[in-house]
Amino acid sequence: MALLEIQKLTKRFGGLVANREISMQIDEGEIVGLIGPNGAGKSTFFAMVAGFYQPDGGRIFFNGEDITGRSPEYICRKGITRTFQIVKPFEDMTVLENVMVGAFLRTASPTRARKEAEEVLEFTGLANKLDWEAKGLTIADKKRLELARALATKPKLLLLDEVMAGLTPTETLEAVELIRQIHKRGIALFIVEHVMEVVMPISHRVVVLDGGEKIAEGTPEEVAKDPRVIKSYLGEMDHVASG
Ligand SMILES: Nc1ncnc2c1ncn2[C@@H]1O[C@H](COP(=O)(O)OP(=O)(O)OP(=O)(O)O)[C@@H](O)[C@H]1O
Repeated sequence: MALLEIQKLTKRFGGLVANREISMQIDEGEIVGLIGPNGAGKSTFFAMVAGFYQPDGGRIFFNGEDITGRSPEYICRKGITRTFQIVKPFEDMTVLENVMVGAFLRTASPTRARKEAEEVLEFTGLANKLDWEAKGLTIADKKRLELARALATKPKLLLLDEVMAGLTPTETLEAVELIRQIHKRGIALFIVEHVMEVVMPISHRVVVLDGGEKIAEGTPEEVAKDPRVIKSYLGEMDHVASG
């Protein structure tokens, strides 16, 4: 049985079909990349899996349970946690407090939550900034904090929405290494990335969206050779070059 099984997921915004009958699955411990040009529907798809948007059609199963239309809190408690493309720490709280918020999903004990938060902060390389206010962190550290807070909820599946966006090449390499370490902890990862070069080397499998539809799926090597994928990305590169 797949960890996450998605059947024909559809989302409309008025007349626009942002996701059209997208099916896919993620197995336990797998790293799956979700790529596609701007407006392809990646964030919308994520938002439905995490319970932030209600689908207009289709079903989502997690560990065999139908979680379609459930609240983000319910889905998080079941073991799916997402990060946001635009990082959203509690700016006036300390780094430690931010991560304790995640840990409180699984424990009511402040002592326990603190211990777990400290462990996660050690793992994510933020242990020396425990008492910093979140607003004082660099973008790269805010992204680490976002990851730490998500990890503190003890997910089985982590949805990462463009965690590398806005990072320098060195910070990107560090983020990739952190993702590898997260995977080693047995957590499955579903990664949205705009930049193909980042997601291809770490993903076991890649799903490609374009215009709200799934246009390809396979190993990174298979997908990179797919004519439809090349075409959609060439269009994107023209766009980037001209923009
Ligand atoms: N809340 C919304 N209301 C109306 N239209 C929306 C909404 N969210 C997304 N859309 C539209 O749905 C389409 C898919 O958007 P989405 O953000 O899912 O794409 P994306 O692949 O994540 O893009 P990007 O790489 O730019 O983040 C776009 O045409 C977008 O304008």
